[in-house]
Amino acid sequence: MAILELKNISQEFGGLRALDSVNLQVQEQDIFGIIGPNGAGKTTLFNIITGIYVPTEGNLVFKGQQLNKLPAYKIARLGIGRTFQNIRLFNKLSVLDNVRVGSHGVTRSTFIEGMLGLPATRREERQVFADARQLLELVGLDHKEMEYAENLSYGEQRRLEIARAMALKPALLLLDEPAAGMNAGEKEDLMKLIRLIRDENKLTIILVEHDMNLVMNICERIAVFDYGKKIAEGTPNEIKNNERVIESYLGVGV
Ligand SMILES: Nc1ncnc2c1ncn2[C@@H]1O[C@H](COP(=O)(O)OP(=O)(O)OP(=O)(O)O)[C@@H](O)[C@H]1O
Repeated sequence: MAILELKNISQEFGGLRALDSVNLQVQEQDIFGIIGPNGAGKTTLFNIITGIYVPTEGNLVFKGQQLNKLPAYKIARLGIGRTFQNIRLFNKLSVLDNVRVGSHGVTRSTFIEGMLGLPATRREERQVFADARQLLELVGLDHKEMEYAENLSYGEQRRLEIARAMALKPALLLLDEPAAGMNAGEKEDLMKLIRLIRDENKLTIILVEHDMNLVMNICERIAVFDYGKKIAEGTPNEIKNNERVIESYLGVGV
């Protein structure tokens, strides 16, 4: 079943058509890759899915519900989490607190209830700590929970961003260039982590990535964008052998 459907989505910035009549269906529990040259519209697509932009045209359906015009925080609460191309952590907060902050879209207690220390609120807080620690274990950062985020290596910061996005308990997780700046070893670990997250949490992952080895290895399906248009979609093998994709993006010898 499709968890996410984009129907004829277009996005214009002034005279520039950053996305042009895009149709896309992402099936539940797939790892779905989005690739294409710089400026193809990949991040714009993520910004539309997460409600940062309202598309100029078209409809967006998540789990059967139309998302258009919902503000970003409501879309997040419906179960769409994301990481960003440029890491956006709270540098002066601990690793653990960065994840706890991420869960605040799904907790029920208000600030005042928190101040009063009501039993239900204390129970919820304990749960938030336990969940955050579990996520840190999942991404292999449990031994660093009291470190400042700024003291982590680049690869660790990227993994912390994933843990924070997971704190919202998303059904759909969007990863914007998760391997950017990572060395070969870190990329190997990341591939394992992405598969593990999908398998353990039964969620759907869409990732934008320039690293073709990673994309071809972990994605079940891939869509290719160029100048705002989806120019191809298929399995990694179909994409590797697609003439148009080779010509406009992959080049020879992939
Ligand atoms: N807020 C904006 N205002 C004006 N133009 C924008 C805006 N956001 C994106 N664009 C333009 O839309 C086009 C698509 O940009 P986008 O960032 O989505 O590409 P991308 O495929 O993610 O590229 P990259 O791989 O470099 O991250 C580009 O020409 C970009 O300059």
